[in-house]
Amino acid sequence: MYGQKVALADLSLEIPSGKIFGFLGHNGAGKSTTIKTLVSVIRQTSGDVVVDGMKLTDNRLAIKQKVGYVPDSPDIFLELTANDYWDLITSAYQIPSELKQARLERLVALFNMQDEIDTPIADFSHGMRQKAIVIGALLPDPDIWVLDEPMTGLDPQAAYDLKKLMRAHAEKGKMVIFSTHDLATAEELCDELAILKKGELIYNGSVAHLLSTMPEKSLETIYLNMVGRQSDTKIVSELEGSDASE
Ligand SMILES: Nc1ncnc2c1ncn2[C@@H]1O[C@H](COP(=O)(O)OP(=O)(O)OP(=O)(O)O)[C@@H](O)[C@H]1O
Repeated sequence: MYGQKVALADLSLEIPSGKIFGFLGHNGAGKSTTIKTLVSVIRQTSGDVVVDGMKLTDNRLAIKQKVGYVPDSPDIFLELTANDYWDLITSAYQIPSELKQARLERLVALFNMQDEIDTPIADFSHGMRQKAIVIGALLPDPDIWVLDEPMTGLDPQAAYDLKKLMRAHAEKGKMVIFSTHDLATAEELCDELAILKKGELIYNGSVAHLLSTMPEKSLETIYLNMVGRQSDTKIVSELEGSDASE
């Protein structure tokens, strides 16, 4: 609930380890609200989240230590340099300094941020801010990755590398949860999906199963059939008509 507004209703989900789990849904469907609840950024008004048998309401700190979170907006800690931001995470997660240095060197090289370490985040482009946040989220080497639209703004190389990292993490038996509006990425990357519509779960299952419901169709077509406007063609042709008459 946000004040009187119900953002999610009757949401019940089991998210497996060792798989890439994707959240899909139109703007305002409740993806970020679900994710923020999972990572304890906001508190649900009813129900609970259970991680490794631990209830989030009773074990907030212990669970947070397991989670690396990329929020939906990278416009955070703008006054800090990238390095100050990573230092902040290092102390919050109590990462030993040698380990931090080794991990940071690898991540900074991977995301091509070597020349930007001492630049204030405020001076970064959107994609560079996103890279700084992704590096920060992965720095503690968390078991559970929760990434809210992580590819937004990343250049093709960084997006490709992040997808590879996500797959490798899942293959280690770890948990990877992310949201996206990019249905081609979801089709390529996700093993399991949750599709939300106006705060309700309308699909939870494997991508393979969903694709098998309409053989020969892409995830985009199937998704739009489930979630999209039914009168699309009419609206588009009306708009085309008005453009043509101008
Ligand atoms: N801080 C807030 N205060 C009030 N209502 C909010 C707040 N954040 C989200 N909402 C509402 O909760 C609902 C779900 O929003 P949420 O951000 O979870 O959607 P989303 O699926 O992540 O959307 P998007 O794809 O646009 O990021 C929306 O109706 C939104 O208006």
